[in-house]
Amino acid sequence: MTAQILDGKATAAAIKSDLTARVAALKEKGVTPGLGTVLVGDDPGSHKYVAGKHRDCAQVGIASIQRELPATATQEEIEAVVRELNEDPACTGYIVQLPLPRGIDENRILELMDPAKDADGLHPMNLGRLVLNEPAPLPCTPNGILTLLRAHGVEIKGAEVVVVGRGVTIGRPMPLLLTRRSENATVTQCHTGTRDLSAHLKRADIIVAAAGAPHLVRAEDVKPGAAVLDVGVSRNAEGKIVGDVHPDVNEVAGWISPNPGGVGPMTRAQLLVNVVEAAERSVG
Ligand SMILES: Nc1nc2c(c(=O)[nH]1)N[C@@H](CN(C=O)c1ccc(C(=O)N[C@@H](CCC(=O)O)C(=O)O)cc1)CN2
Repeated sequence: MTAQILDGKATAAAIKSDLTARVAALKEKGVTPGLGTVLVGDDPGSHKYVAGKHRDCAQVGIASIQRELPATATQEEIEAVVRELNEDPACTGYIVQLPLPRGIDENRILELMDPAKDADGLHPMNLGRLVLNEPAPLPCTPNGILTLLRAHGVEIKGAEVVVVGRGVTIGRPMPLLLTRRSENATVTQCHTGTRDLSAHLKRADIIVAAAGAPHLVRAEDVKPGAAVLDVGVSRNAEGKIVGDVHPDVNEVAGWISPNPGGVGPMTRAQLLVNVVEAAERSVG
């Protein structure tokens, strides 16, 4: 068996095409959505991701507001930029690119953001709303994964899902989305402290591998026909992406997300969705 591809590039392109029309309609009402980004330091990956976000904005007609600080920026300097974007009427929503350099209190920065402008859905108030089942901007990668599965007709309802990872952008929020009544999946969350990861993986209909551990998920761990989402981004000596999923999984899985070309483009598309929805809310 060779797995079918969960094509993030094509699915993201369809979302962006829909958003282009919605942005045009907003502009006719005098509203131009604007995405702000706060990028601190020299991490090449972060620079690439933020550049991609602004390229996407240009494609759909969203205005870009870019703030860059050096790796030596202090907590106070970053907080000043966050306060500025909170007040900027041209900025519909913004993100602080993570991770921030060592020594910066990331949670304090996230808490300082205006929750109404939180385009990542990572403000504690918005994560709390997700826990309470209240409307909120949804974290981009987990929501992108759900959209990707739905777009390819993968059954989520009743599925046994194993999420590997417990980071704030994916691992923590992913089970919250999957266990909403609208999804009704059953979720097991695994992490570096899980005793027998293989035993959990073998039972999964859907695997979300977001541990950042190269080739952690092996073919022998995967139930034939399962859907496998590779979210891990490690780099080899040549700088090429090495995912959390071993290439041999292609021969066992029913569905697989390529990496690159799977979850990454969906993360970016969902960010645009959050910005456009915030702008639409502002006009009622
Ligand atoms: N504030 C945030 N920080 C981070 C998030 C996030 O959602 N919000 N997620 C990740 C990084 N990320 C978005 O910021 C991101 C990662 C990957 C991609 C992407 O399009 N990847 C491409 C490959 C690009 C390459 O070659 O390196 C793909 O998968 O096809 C977009 C966004 C951590 N930080």
